[in-house]
Amino acid sequence: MAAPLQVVRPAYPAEPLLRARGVTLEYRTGERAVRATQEVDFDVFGGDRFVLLGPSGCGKSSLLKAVGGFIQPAAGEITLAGQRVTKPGPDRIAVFQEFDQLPPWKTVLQNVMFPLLASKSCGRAEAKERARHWIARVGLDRFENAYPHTLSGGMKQRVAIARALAMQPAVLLMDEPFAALDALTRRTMQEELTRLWEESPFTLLFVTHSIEEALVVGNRILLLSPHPGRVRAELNSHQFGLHSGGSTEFQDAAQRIHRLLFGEAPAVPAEAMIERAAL
Ligand SMILES: Nc1ncnc2c1ncn2[C@@H]1O[C@H](COP(=O)(O)OP(=O)(O)OP(=O)(O)O)[C@@H](O)[C@H]1O
Repeated sequence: MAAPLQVVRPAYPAEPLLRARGVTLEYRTGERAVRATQEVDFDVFGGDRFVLLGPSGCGKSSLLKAVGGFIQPAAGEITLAGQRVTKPGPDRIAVFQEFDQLPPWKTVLQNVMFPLLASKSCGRAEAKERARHWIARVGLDRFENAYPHTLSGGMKQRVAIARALAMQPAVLLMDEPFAALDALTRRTMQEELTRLWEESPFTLLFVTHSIEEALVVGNRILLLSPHPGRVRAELNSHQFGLHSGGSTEFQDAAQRIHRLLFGEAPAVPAEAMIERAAL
């Protein structure tokens, strides 16, 4: 019989690295306020590949922006290593979906070096060394001197990943980084990301609206309800990987998540949903 999707209450001994408590996010435009999320709680531990999963408009990107320090919660708080997040910082680096996130006038090497120099994380010689290391890690060593417009979408995303990891952030933030790629390249990039993590684990906060991608990339998944996003459930997905796609367990888990996200389940507090999910 297929193993049921486990519900997470991991026995982590340590304090979470990243903690969101009661995070309500709002956008104000004139008189109107759009509520993006409602009292969202989650904990991300060091080395987690934590996925925010939910339908379009449920506030996933807004949560990522709040963790990045680009927007402030209307209520609740986010802490990183015990410190309240109030502004952006070099300890949180983001990779976005858009291919134009790389300045086109800089070569691959210059692009990867740039944040290291701009943040004064290190001197020029070390920046160059670190950049070359990470460019090689994403398999682009032959393209150090290439300009972004000469690269494919997947290669540009690799540069963006190298640039982010070269900064050695406490948390790598990824907002649908592979969504604009064709299906085959998307799959390859999921593999590359997993390989990079396996070689030297980092902490990842990853936004997607693809259930399959969440199961492949994540070890823990936070399910958010439709707009405004509330926590529906939190699930453990570490048992799935790149090669689980066709398995019965994977298909069952995907269907179960679909039901949790879009089923008739009434909106109930997260803890209650977690208990339900354990059944
Ligand atoms: N700058 C903004 N000004 C006003 N409202 C915004 C702004 N950004 C997002 N919103 C609103 O906040 C809500 C959440 O948006 P957000 O982009 O965070 O959702 P999402 O889950 O990432 O969606 P998608 O998967 O489509 O990217 C939506 O209703 C959206 O219209």
